[in-house]
Amino acid sequence: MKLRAPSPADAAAILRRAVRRYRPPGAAAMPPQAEREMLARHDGDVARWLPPLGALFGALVVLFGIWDALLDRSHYLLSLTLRLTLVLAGAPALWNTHWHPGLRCLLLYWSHCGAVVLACFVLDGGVLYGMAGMTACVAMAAVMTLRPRILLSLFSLPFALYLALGAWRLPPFTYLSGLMQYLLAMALATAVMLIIRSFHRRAFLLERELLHSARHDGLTGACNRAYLDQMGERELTLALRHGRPLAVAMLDIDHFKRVNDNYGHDVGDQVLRALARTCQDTLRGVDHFGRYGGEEFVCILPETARAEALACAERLRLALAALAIETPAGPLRFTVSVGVALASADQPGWPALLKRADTALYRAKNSGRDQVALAGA
Ligand SMILES: Nc1nc2c(ncn2[C@@H]2O[C@H](COP(=O)(O)OP(=O)(O)OP(=O)(O)O)[C@@H](O)[C@H]2O)c(=O)[nH]1
Repeated sequence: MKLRAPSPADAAAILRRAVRRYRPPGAAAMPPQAEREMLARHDGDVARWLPPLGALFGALVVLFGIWDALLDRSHYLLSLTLRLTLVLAGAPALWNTHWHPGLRCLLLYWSHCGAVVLACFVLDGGVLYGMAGMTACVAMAAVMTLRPRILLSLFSLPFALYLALGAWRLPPFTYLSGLMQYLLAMALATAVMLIIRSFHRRAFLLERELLHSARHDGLTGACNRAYLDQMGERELTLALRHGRPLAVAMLDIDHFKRVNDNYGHDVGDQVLRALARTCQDTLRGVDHFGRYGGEEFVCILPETARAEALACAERLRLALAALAIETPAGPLRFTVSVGVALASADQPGWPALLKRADTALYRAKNSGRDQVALAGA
């Protein structure tokens, strides 16, 4: 087999993959959606600090420029022009918090790259000054974005610039020491970013888990009563405000006590889990489904008028009647009764809507169970 040396592109890809996949020991794996949410929240938190940081950055660069010009008047005009260019390019990048974080970092960074080139021609040892500014930008980008990819992208052309311009303008020892300092700063910035990222991930996952258990029922995984009430209030307010239809279906298992008594509570729990799974699979993504009490479940159906609500309730009833739960005593089938109520401006309020669905449910029970009843029909 022929071995081939990896190209610079291969090496960069390997490095990128390693950084992206790096997870400190003990850190939990994170689904991509959660990762995006975490980064968006981080961006929002950071964005609050950027305008004052932008102002400080601009003020410092100008102040140091004036200080420099006072110390050495020979090239003060060039030095001030250089610094003003930096402020004009860098400060807006920090100030405009609605810009994408990657764009802000790149703008800040590439304005410093320009500074390296300019400084190289204007000042003796200017490459080193430019490098110091770029190192500060890398550190800032690391904390600002928490994205390894952006950090790595900053380590491309500027580094090559330093290698070329430094070799041309700097004495060998200064050149090598500057190079070492830059590499060290890059490694430190990467390490700090990975550490902060791992803290963020842990806190984010923990918060998500807590929020999930506060909103969901432990047995079935469906929404719990508190969360359903919250969703119901919200959907009802929206529906009435925009004159859109909204329906609520309340389901109750028929003779569930017998299931428990005849097969045991474990099988009863199995029935509740199967019911929740089937309802969630049958309903649309925009609907809300949850467990309201022992064997009572509620579906909130936004944008659903009378005919569709009845069809949906009937579909649920049939899907559940077709289920067969495997038990040691053979397959177990069960039925549900459903009460449906439609939102109405005459009787506003989530509790009133739920009460009407409950009354319809009891009418379905009293009429022989295994059927759908509509409130007020
Ligand atoms: N296995 C299990 N059973 C539960 C749970 N929560 C409530 N139950 C049972 O659900 C049954 C509810 O019984 P009832 O209110 O008499 O209703 P039913 O037997 O379904 O009768 P109808 O609703 O009138 O058709 C009780 O036996 C409760 O113990 C649970 O989490 N797991």
